[in-house]
Amino acid sequence: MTTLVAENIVTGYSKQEIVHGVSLTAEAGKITCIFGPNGCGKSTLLKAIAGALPMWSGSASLNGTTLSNLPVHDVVRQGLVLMPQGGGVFPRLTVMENLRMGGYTLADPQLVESRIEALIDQYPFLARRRRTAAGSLSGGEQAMLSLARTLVSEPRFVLLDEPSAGLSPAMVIETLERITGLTAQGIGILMVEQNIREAMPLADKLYILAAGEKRFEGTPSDVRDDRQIMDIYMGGA
Ligand SMILES: Nc1ncnc2c1ncn2[C@@H]1O[C@H](COP(=O)(O)OP(=O)(O)OP(=O)(O)O)[C@@H](O)[C@H]1O
Repeated sequence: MTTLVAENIVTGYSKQEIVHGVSLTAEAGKITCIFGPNGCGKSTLLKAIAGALPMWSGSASLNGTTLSNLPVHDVVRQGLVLMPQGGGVFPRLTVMENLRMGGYTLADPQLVESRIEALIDQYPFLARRRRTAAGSLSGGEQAMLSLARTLVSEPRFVLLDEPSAGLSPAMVIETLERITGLTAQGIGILMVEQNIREAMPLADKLYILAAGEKRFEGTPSDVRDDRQIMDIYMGGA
């Protein structure tokens, strides 16, 4: 079973330390959520694990293989992909061009095309929009495009940074259902979410971060049993 392990991660920007030694474990086929107040370092932690930001100290590994300070493309080759906040679609590129970007670590262009076609079968609206500029898709469609693009490299683990942010209530539900569907394929999900009410019921395990430190680790029922944590961090969800 694929396990993502992060140990004592310290990182930040310039000389400003933001994440002060956070450890976590996430399993394949499960949803692990990170909650916490705005600006507490959730995105920064995901970026360090995914290789998008240097780790100052600490380590991350996937199934025992180190990811620490590998460049992003090597982390992707190891099977871990980050979907950044806002999805990170390239608005001037077409839907197909965006999807091909998801296969940039693969040497075989035909393999990329066949994987994209398989994904388009699962996200049928993309078939009608192949040559549409991604920037002209609706917010919900862009979210689906980002998710599909994330899957082109067939990751074993996906890091999602607020995948439901800015979406309509119906799209929040569809996005979270799709994410749950990925776990049925054995993909591990590590997800930062502000939408606690919708995300908590899906989580197998959750972490609460505050001011760059881990404040809580447990199952959703553990957190519901902790009145103090519920009141301070969960908005009574
Ligand atoms: N590129 C950057 N350069 C400098 N500081 C940054 C940068 N990105 C984020 N920060 C700062 O790091 C801190 C943590 O930001 P981060 O985005 O990790 O928080 P977050 O918990 O994900 O917040 P939110 O829930 O609002 O997205 C904030 O004070 C933020 O201003």
